[in-house]
Amino acid sequence: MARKLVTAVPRSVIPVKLSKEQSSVLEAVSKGRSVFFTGSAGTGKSFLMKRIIGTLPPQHTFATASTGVAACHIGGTTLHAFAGIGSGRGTLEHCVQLASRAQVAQQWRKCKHLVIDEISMVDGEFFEKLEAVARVIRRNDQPFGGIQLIMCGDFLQLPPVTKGKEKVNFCFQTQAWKKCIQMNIELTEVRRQSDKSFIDVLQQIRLGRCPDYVYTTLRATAKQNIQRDGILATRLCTHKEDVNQINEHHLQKLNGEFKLFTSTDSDSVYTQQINGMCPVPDKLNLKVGAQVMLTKNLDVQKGLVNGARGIVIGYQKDNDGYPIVKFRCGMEEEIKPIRWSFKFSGGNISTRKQIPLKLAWAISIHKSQGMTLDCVEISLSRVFECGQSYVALSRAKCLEGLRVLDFEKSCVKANLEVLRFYHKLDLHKRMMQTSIGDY
Ligand SMILES: Nc1ncnc2c1ncn2[C@@H]1O[C@H](COP(=O)(O)OP(=O)(O)OP(=O)(O)O)[C@@H](O)[C@H]1O
Repeated sequence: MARKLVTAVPRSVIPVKLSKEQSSVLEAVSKGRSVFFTGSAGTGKSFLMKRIIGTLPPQHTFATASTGVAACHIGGTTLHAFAGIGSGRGTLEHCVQLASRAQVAQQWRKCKHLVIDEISMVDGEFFEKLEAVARVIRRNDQPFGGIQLIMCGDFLQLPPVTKGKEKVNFCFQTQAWKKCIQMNIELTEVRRQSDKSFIDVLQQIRLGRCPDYVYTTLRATAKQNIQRDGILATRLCTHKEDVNQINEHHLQKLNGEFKLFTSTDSDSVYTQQINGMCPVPDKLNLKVGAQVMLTKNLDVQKGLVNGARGIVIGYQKDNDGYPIVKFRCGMEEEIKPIRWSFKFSGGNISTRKQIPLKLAWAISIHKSQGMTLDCVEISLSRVFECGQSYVALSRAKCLEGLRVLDFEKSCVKANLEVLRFYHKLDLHKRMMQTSIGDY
């Protein structure tokens, strides 16, 4: 049978129109307001953020995110790398000292627009330090030293990482937040899923609720057979140690030769750091039959998007023997290396060229934040974080692509302080009788 084989290279994508509510955020940003926009999973926050970044002057705009993966998604750097104050756990004097290093201070002074994606995972104390450091280094007494803040995230998803039994400290609880944020906007149209009843189930979980119909709906998915054409469901794991173990185990079990694809990193000094940010490892070991996931949008129209699931069916005979992958959407593609760029502390730029694939028998829920996934299997029995179940479940595009194992009502947890914060936002919006159209 003739193969539908085309070479996957990123093609120019027809720009997708922003929704009315997304456009209002863009407008507020263009007026120079410091904004926080939020919304459920899949309401297009990161999508909008990328658009916003494209409209801001590149020399004065710093795109950051709380995690390496999220930063990579918007073509930016981690907030920690930008700030240059280490973990931020030292005294304010120490943080100022660190930020006074020539290269770091230069960035702080150049910055007029600071973008922060996945703000829910930024620690409140760290945020307060940044606000003070910005004023001191920029010698400007305005909030955040006069920098316009453009932040987004959903506090009902993953919280900041804490050590042991430390209390979670959210950004919205800080004085710095109250001082800096001029506008809170909530996106309400879910874009990832289209099935209204599934969206409703997810909304209940997001708010920490699990009425009987939600319980029954999710329990029923356990029996679903969601594999198709040899492409299995990806297991979302609560603990990252399980991820490598599962992927390694399944790869070993496959018959056939290993084929190693090693990345070309522009500066090997950064290889370890890049591993923490880049969705693909420096060493990618594959076999025919390996379950893989695309980590970059190659062709949105054809469904070759970040998170698309497939299976390695062979290697190209000529050239460098790049892998050929059969995707769930039916396409068979030769996957060629692609380049990622990373900015490090002090503005150093490093690149990685690698095949945009990763093993996909399993991924961690933390790494899945921000992704849209084709077919997922989730075991929630070891959930340890508020919002963790919601993040996992909301990665699925539809109920038919989801299998939830050992689901219990106790897996559903939302943080009370966060619920109060969202309640207040909602109340404020109603009291002011504003709608998104008024912004
Ligand atoms: N205006 C739009 N038109 C068409 N598709 C859109 C639009 N906005 C967002 N999307 C699509 O909706 C999906 C979800 O968007 P995105 O990942 O940005 O949501 P998110 O709010 O950041 O989700 P999460 O909170 O889970 O990270 C993506 O596939 C994105 O391309």
